[in-house]
Amino acid sequence: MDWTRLFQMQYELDRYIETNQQVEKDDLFNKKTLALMVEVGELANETRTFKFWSKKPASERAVILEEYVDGIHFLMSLGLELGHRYDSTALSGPEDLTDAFHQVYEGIVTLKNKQDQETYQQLFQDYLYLGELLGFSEEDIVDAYDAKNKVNYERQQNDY
Ligand SMILES: O=c1ccn([C@H]2C[C@H](O)[C@@H](COP(=O)(O)OP(=O)(O)OP(=O)(O)O)O2)c(=O)[nH]1
Repeated sequence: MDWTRLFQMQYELDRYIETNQQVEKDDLFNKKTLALMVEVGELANETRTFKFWSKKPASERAVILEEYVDGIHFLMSLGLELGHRYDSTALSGPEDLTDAFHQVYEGIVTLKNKQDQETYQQLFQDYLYLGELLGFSEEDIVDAYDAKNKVNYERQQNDY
C-alpha cells in the first residue's frame, strides 16, 4: 500500500481545513485524539458488534468502510502532527472484534501519554488489523480513503 501518497494527501487536506477554518494550531493533537476516539466509537456502532441486547443487523459494508476511513484520516493526521509515519508490516491481533476495538482504544490512550514513533506504529498496526477483521482489503481502504478525502474538500467548499 502506498502510504506515502496517502500521508501527502492527508497533509494537504489538513492544511486546507486549517486555512479554511482559520484554526489555531496549539491544541490540535488533543482534539484529533478525541476525534479518533469518536470515530472508532461510530465505527463500532455501525458494526453493532457489542450490541448483545439487539437483533438488528450491522450497517451496510459501505457505511462501515466510510466510518473506518474517517479513522484512517485522523490517524494519519495525528502522525503528521507528531512527525511520525507508518511502516508497513505484518499484522496480528485478537480474533474477537470487540477485543480488537478495545485494543485500538488502549492504543489511542497510550499515544496520548507517550507520543513516540513506536507507540504510533503500534496504534496504526492495531487499526489496520481491525480493518482486516472487518474484511477490508488494502485496496478497499485506499479507494474509500480517496473517495472520502474528496468529500472532505467538498464539505469545506460548501461552508460545512
Ligand atoms: O484536520 C482534519 C479534520 C478533519 N478531517 C477529516 C477526517 C474525517 O474524514 C472528516 C470528519 O469526520 P466526519 O465526516 O464524520 O465529520 P463529522 O463532522 O463528524 O460529520 P457529521 O456531521 O456527518 O457527523 O474530516 C481531516 O482529515 N483532518
